[in-house]
Amino acid sequence: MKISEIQPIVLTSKEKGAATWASSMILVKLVTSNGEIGYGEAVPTLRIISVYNAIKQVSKSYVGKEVEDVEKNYHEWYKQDFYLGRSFESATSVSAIDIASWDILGKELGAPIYKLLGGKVRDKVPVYANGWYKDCVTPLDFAERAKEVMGRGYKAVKFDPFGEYFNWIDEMGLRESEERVKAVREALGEDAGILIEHHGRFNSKSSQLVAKRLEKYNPLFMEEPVHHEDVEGLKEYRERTNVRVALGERLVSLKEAYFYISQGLVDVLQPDITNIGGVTIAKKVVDIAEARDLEIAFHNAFGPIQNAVSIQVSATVNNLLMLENFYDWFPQWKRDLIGNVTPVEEGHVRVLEKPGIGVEVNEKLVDELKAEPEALDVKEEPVWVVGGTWKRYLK
Ligand SMILES: O=C(O)[C@H](O)[C@@H](O)[C@H](O)[C@H](O)CO
Ligand SMILES: [Mg+2]
Repeated sequence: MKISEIQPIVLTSKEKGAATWASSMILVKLVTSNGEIGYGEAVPTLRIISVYNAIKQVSKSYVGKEVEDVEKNYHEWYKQDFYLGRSFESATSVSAIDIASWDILGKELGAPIYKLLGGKVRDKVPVYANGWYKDCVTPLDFAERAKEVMGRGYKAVKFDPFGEYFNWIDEMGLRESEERVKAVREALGEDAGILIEHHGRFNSKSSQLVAKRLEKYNPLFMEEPVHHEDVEGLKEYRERTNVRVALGERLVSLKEAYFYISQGLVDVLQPDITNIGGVTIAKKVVDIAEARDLEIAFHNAFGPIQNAVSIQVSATVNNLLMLENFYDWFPQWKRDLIGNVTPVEEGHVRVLEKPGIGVEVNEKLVDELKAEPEALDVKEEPVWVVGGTWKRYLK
């Protein structure tokens, strides 16, 4: 069936999420000539306006094409764009449209996406919690909140314990982050998964110091320990530390992912289906990672459509570690948007059996929350941290 229309829709509400970037969402609605509707989602962060506009541009390549030709359509845009491998905006646009295309493909065939990808290897996808530590500053704040999270049945938590340190870290910063991690480990016990998020904020020397201080708390992995583009720094980090490295949320193509996999720069790969190239490219990345015995933990930090498609794909991934999950810390409207059909139960999410990505979008709510794309304010606390954590507690 031919694609007749692609619409980017910005949703926002006064109710904020655990982080500024989580307070808006970019939905992509795809309509075919027989009136079938599919949904995708693109990455918001500080680029709402540019992503919104990029979707309009990428749509010019997709409208009029057969929606089922996901492979061909992706590669047509790859050929046309020239900058796709270097443009996050282009990558997230083509990814969102690809997800919406798979949603329609599933609906046409009456099958959830997992069935079109080789079937599921699990009925419930294990998830870890992120977004749970809003306003946590002291070690006690983190420990108490982490205990509440585990009380809900989660088996693993991710958090960024580095407060306002950026690029480099001094003794006080090392002590602060160590105390926070130590408090969480002591509160949760030895079996809990502790995932340390660095948000790519450090130079290599500083993140090596961090690794030496934190490895005794047995983190499951260290995420983005160095600045994203600092490949040399990452190599040095790999040579000089013994911790497991996770990364992948900023990868925008198959070949970029292949580089990190083939160079042995990562242990746990975190592709994001909303910017790696949709379902079409995510599946290839996962297969290459499996060949190198890497584990997969899809990055999943934005909205309920990303979450729904990530659950579908995760169901099929043999080498899955866990799926990231913000669901319990979404603003309520994000859960309402899909009728709250993907709750987390005992640290798992059930794989949905409905066709496509498995969820129905509440169109009435979409109309209510629809907004013009607007530039976000830039404040002292960067948008990529969980709100209220860009602080020190030692003076
Ligand atoms: O691993 C993660 O979930 C991410 O690093 C988030 O914490 C980011 O802040 C967000 O994706 C901003 O783009
Ligand atoms: Mg991250």
